[in-house]
Amino acid sequence: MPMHPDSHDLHTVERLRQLERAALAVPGMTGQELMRRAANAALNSLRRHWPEVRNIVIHCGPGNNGGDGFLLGVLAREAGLQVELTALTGASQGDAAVARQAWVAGGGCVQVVDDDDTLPTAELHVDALYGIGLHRAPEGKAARLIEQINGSGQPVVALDVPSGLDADTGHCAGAAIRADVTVTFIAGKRGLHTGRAADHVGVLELATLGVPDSVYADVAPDARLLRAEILPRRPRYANKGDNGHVLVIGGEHGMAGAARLAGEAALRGGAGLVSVATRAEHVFALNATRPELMVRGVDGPQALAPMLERASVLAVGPGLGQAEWGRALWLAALDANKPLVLDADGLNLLARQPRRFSVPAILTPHPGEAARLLGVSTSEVERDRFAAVRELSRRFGAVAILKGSGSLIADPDGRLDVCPWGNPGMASGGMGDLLTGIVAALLAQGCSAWQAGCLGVGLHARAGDRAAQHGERGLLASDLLAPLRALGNGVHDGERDHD
Ligand SMILES: NC(=O)C1=CN([C@@H]2O[C@H](COP(=O)(O)OP(=O)(O)OC[C@H]3O[C@@H](n4cnc5c(N)ncnc54)[C@H](O)[C@@H]3O)[C@@H](O)[C@H]2O)[C@@H](O)CC1
Ligand SMILES: [K+]
Repeated sequence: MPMHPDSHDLHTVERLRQLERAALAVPGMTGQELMRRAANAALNSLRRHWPEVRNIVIHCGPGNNGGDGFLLGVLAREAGLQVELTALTGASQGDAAVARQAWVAGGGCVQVVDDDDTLPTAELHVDALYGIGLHRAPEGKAARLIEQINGSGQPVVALDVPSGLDADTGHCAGAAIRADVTVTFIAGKRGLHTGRAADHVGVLELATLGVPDSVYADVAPDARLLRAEILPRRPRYANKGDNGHVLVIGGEHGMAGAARLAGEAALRGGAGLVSVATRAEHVFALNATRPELMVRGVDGPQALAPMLERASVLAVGPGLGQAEWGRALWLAALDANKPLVLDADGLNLLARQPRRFSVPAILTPHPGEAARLLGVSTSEVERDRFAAVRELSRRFGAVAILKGSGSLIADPDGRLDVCPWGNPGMASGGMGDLLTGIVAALLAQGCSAWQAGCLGVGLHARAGDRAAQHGERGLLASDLLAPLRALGNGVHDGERDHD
């Protein structure tokens, strides 16, 4: 059955090339025709976003992305705009050369960029420097031009990909365009949705260029964007025993807050019962401030054993520490062979004592923890977040959630989802503890590890966005608890969440 081009489908560059080849095999479809349609889509977007703009500068690179730029020049001039055009090279090849010729034949000038050029002035810049063919950091005059465009203070429209951003990974090895709008062609690219992408892409629009559905049928996407979902409905006759019992293990001396937040998030995520095993000194405070939590002081594995027995899902790591107390509880928890979520020091201990899980398990590292688990540097993780999260999942036999802008969720079968929500206000203490609690609650309510990971990440990020409507700076993890409950139940408070 033909697969429809779905804006939630995300492809690698390799698969985009396959799609391009298949599109070019469609009768009547040529490289020039696709390029013309790409230019037309970009012009429509530009005029929709900036109807007042009268003069633009288009910056063209050496490949077909530059070709899109030349044809945009032709169409924009026909539409009555004043167009200046710069090119990184004195000549172009293939389809781009034909497009360049069309621009010149219509009387257009090409200003070949020189080392000491100043940026032409315009109301808007179009970035047609590099698309999916970028294979290293822009250098020399290309890097300088990118910095000049970014520094111009004028709006920027990127064609296909903001130049300098790796369409495969979302990594920037050097200078990269910060676009206001990116019009991407044919299909979604996974690198536009994670890592550094959020600071470069701006508003993202997909133009499929009239490529027929049949072309998409043979090329499976590599990843998918999460969709907004609510929690599974529960029967009216449910009792608390039906909704699972989460045990949070954490809260070393001075770290009660982490265990409390994870526990509270598990309650708000719908777990039937939530226990907390922590240091004895925290028991009174936690019981007094959140009486729904069943808090016990444990001094070691023996005291933990009956709690492990009663729990259906374990959330191991919030504020746990890596000293003898934490390590002994961690070991006892893993040996209990119950479905579990590992976070924070639960992951750091796993890095020191790796094992593969035979129970449903979810790991929720940030890039630093992921690096420790994989034995690489944090920058290596960030260079290819997709590869890192897949390797974590494969190596540990668990669903892995790689946190950060555009969180990724992977399972050992190779499935990979990308979270389109969240904001920098969520880069603050306690946010990870919340995610741990939510995901544990979903596991406890009968979700598979994969479902719990995807649903939990989505709810957490959307709750963060809703809470940030009052400002990103100063956002507290506990601000997310009320929106989390509302979103999980499909309750809207008058605002629409983007899907
Ligand atoms: N082929 C097709 O079917 C279509 C292609 N389209 C456009 O074509 C683009 C892909 O074109 P290309 O494959 O030509 O690739 P690009 O135009 O993205 O860039 C490739 C060119 O840049 C050079 N290059 C890459 N990184 C560099 C660096 N860091 N420093 C200096 N030079 C560097 C390469 O050697 C090559 O000459 C897409 O992103 C899209 O914009 C669109 O026209 C739609 C249809
Ligand atoms: K570009």
